[in-house]
Amino acid sequence: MNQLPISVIGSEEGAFQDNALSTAPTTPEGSLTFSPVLRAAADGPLDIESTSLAAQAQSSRLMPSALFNPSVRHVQNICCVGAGYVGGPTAAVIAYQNPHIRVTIVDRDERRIRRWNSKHLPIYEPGLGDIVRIARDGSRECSFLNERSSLDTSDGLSDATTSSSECGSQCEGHHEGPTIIPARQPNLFFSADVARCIREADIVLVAVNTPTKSKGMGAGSATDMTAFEAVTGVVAQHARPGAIIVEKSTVPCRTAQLMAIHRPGVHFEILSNPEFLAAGTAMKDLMQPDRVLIGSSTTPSGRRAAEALASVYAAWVPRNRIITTNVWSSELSKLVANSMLAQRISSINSISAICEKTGADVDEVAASIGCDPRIGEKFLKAGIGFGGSCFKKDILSLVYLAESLGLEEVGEYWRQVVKMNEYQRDRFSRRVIKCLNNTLVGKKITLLGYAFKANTSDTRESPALEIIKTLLEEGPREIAIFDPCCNPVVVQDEIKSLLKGQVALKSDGGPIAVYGSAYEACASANAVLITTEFDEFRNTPATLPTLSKTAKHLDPRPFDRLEPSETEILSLHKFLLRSSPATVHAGGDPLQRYMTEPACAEDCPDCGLVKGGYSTAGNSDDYKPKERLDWNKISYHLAKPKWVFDGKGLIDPMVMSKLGVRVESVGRQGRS
Ligand SMILES: NC(=O)C1=CN([C@@H]2O[C@H](COP(=O)(O)OP(=O)(O)OC[C@H]3O[C@@H](n4cnc5c(N)ncnc54)[C@H](O)[C@@H]3O)[C@@H](O)[C@H]2O)C=CC1
Ligand SMILES: O=C(O)[C@H]1O[C@H](OP(=O)(O)OP(=O)(O)OC[C@H]2O[C@@H](n3ccc(=O)[nH]c3=O)[C@H](O)[C@@H]2O)[C@H](O)[C@@H](O)[C@@H]1O
Repeated sequence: MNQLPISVIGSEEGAFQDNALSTAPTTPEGSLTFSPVLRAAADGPLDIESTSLAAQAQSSRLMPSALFNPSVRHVQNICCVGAGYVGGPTAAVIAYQNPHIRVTIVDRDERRIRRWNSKHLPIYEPGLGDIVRIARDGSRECSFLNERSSLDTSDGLSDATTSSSECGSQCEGHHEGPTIIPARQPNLFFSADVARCIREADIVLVAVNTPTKSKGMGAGSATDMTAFEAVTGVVAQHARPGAIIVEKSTVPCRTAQLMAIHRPGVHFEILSNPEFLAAGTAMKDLMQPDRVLIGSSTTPSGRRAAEALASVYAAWVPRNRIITTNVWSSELSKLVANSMLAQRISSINSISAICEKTGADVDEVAASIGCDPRIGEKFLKAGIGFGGSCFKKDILSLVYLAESLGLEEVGEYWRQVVKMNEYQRDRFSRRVIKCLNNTLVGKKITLLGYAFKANTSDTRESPALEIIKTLLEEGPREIAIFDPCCNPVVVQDEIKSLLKGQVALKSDGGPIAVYGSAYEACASANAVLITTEFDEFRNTPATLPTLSKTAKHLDPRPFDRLEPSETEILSLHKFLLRSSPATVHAGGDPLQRYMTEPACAEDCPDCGLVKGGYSTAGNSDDYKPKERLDWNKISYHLAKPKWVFDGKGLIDPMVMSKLGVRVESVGRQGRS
């Protein structure tokens, strides 16, 4: 493997220092920069690196476009510290799209690493398993006909056989006949040996948790930088001179400056590269990001570091979506993005309270205002308030920043977004209790949904848990929980640790029971609460897959190139999965590309769970959206009077009233 050019130790110009010209542009050609300083620099001469890139690229399967750009700096080894919801998927996609780069994800949590190295990935994200299998395990050589499948011309949904194409003018110039995808070597690794992997890396991504401080100065709003600082300590000790350090974690503005990595005589460039993925859509967000934001210092060395990181993303992200700014703008942009999104939710939730008192319908209001392109339709769904590990903590971090800058009014303005969120959630719990005659004693309450949002098993800061705490105080006979995506065993363990000190679980003599079936959870309930927006919980029929040929359903073939990109291969993989009966492609491998997954040890605890009938989050065989609930069946078995409290706007109350069920919905007038 080629070695990186050796940096000049002790120089202020450490990052990827070699024969680089000091005027190298930060901003990759064609990308956006919002920094006047960087914009001015973008006109400077290019920085040419003479490495055996071409030879290396020849031996790898893909030749990312970035490799053809002689100005791009050469990255061979990336280490991502933190194998969580951000570090795992992000680094996996980087590895998938850059087969010539060795990517190692490290974590101090050995259990997490064991699961990443197994078929039981530690987190559930739709599509993550497909990416990990190729990058971590390597792939076999396979081939396909570079022609559109015959039935794609009818509905694109029922068969994947190929025939002479009818692609007509669209396909002019494409390569016909079989396309061979060569075998691929593994380039994604997981390890608990943090120091060693940092030592080997050209780029170190830091993606550790940055929660809110729970004690000491700034408790309740400032960011707890303990984990981040611990990693910077290891980096200072072990990283090779010239390595680029990247803040992937969400951190307070000016962290890069305050956390400057100290090793006497050695300079490390620190970049900010915040992540904007959302749980449940992480793979799509990573594969087709709206933007990749890179903040760097405005020194020549800072700009070269930004260029090196941009070259990694440029393997699959169009250059005009890679945005460069100064470090502080980048750090602050992440906090502001989350705060503004959360602010929209709090705004519409505040309006939902008015709707409940007036007879206006919040969904109608949201749809009406959302038609105005200046407002837009997204993030206007009223509910029980936002959850998740980041919105609250990032707003509070912004509040702390404002307050510590003496901007009390600014801090108070943003704090109100969090207050409104809590008000909304508590209002919902109070409404339930009030409708049930102000007492839950002897009653069974069922919660449908425990994750903080749909299509994820992530339960951090889930509004459901706070609602459970409030309900518990009313002494109910039972609080039943069902979530289609969360493992019941994991939920029970989590509740036990979150409610420590209380006798909470049924198994310990408490009222909380976690079910693997919605019907069992709802049987004889006095009220059903919908607390996560899973489509399964809707009481209207699922819309049939559209037969119109949206781009999503079209066969992506024929490809223009002899060697299609990984993104193109993935789109073909998905098309074949969608269009073929499951039996034909057992194992979810229509291209027959996968290697056998790593075998588990005899005593693998996750295999034990699977044998016990529970899914372990992670691979593509796990959670799949299930059929809609049969509300006829549920309502039949509810205790009278039959109540449903819709915290997520999923239920049509008219349909329910025919079943004799009273519905109270957020943002609609009810009986309370
Ligand atoms: N979860 C999400 O959807 C998003 C999170 N973020 C940000 O990304 C960062 C990471 O978030 P998550 O991935 O959700 O956190 P996480 O808690 O899932 O993962 C963090 C990982 O870092 C590891 N870690 C902590 N200290 C370590 C150390 N000293 N050495 C090695 N490993 C260490 C932990 O064991 C854990 O596995 C946070 O700053 C968060 O605000 C940003 C965008 C989206
Ligand atoms: O920094 C982060 O962690 C991430 O936070 C959010 O992503 P996430 O929290 O995973 O999910 P969202 O889709 O934003 O939903 C957050 C919460 O808001 C709620 N929500 C969302 C949208 C809406 O209209 N109404 C509403 O109540 C959801 O139910 C959920 O509880 C942002 O959307 C991401 O861009 C960001 O990277």
